[in-house]
Amino acid sequence: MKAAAALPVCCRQTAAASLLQNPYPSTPANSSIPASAVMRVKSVRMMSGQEATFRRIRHGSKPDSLLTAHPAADLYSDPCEKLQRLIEVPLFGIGTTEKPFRPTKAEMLQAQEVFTSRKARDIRRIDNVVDCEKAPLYHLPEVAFMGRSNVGKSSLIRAIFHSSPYVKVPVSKIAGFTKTLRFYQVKEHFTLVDMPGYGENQPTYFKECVEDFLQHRRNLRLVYLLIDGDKGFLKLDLEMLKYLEICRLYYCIVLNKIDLVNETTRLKTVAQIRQIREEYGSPCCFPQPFLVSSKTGEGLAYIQSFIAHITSTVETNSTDQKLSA
Ligand SMILES: Nc1nc2c(ncn2[C@@H]2O[C@H](COP(=O)(O)OP(=O)(O)OP(=O)(O)O)[C@@H](O)[C@H]2O)c(=O)[nH]1
Ligand SMILES: [Mg+2]
Repeated sequence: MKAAAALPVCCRQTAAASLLQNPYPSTPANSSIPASAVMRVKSVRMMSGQEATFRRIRHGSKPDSLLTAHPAADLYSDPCEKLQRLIEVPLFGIGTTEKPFRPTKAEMLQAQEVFTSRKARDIRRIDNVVDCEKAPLYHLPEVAFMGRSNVGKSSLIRAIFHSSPYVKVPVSKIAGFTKTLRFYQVKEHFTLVDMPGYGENQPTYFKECVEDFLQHRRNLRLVYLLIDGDKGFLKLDLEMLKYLEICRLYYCIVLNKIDLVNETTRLKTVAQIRQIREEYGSPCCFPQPFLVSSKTGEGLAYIQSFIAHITSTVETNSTDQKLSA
């Protein structure tokens, strides 16, 4: 099923400096989005007293208390759907067969339970490897987090486990911090894999390590491809997307760090994602992008819910989207 493929040339470079010298130009935003719609986003945002309240709480919040940082109603709403209300052009759901993932609040709470544990051994890091052959051989389904260095992969995993105090996920503001494949087992349900980032300070063995993992990991159910909300979809992200397509792996695009950008920027990047998906995507790419902030918890319940759904841990009836490996 999975074709042999080689990682994009830029990911094979061992000198991080050469990557740093090449600022990747963003793909132009979707020109089909009318300017008037963007203005509407701005005005809604400015008129919204609720948005202003979130901002104040956000600045004073600590990462570990993230789920109390937002009013409950906002934690269980989809940040992407909020954008859709402001624009007539569909941001996803191109064609009649594409149905969005819309878990109910009860289903989201059920999914949150899966990631919650007060016991040290329920959810734990089980391994830490460079060589995929030494990775734990598990029958459990796996979900991997991939993206540029510093995009926030480890922070997102840490946020996903925020209700499990024994799980320690190291993060750093220094790009290229995660150097190995780190496996976290969630009860007897599935495994999450934190991957080394590509781009700045990527490890010299990145190509072998990641290629091996993506091509040979039989229980890999889904890859979350993280995009920096602050920077948008860059050339190297596009190369990785094409690589996932060649490998015929199922993947979802996640726009992270949305707390750093306003709704206009979010909308532009989501439109850019839509355009890229139309151009390069196949049924391997889940049509709906996920918007999330590991700092505020916005969109987190959706990510947790989708993992629980895709690994068949929690049945989510309110969607017709099924991906199966
Ligand atoms: N404002 C904001 N900052 C974030 C968010 N997620 C991560 N960060 C910050 O981004 C920096 C990098 O986070 P990491 O989670 O270590 O990034 P990574 O993708 O694992 O990076 P590598 O391990 O180098 O590949 C840290 O300083 C985080 O605090 C977010 O949602 N919002
Ligand atoms: Mg990391």
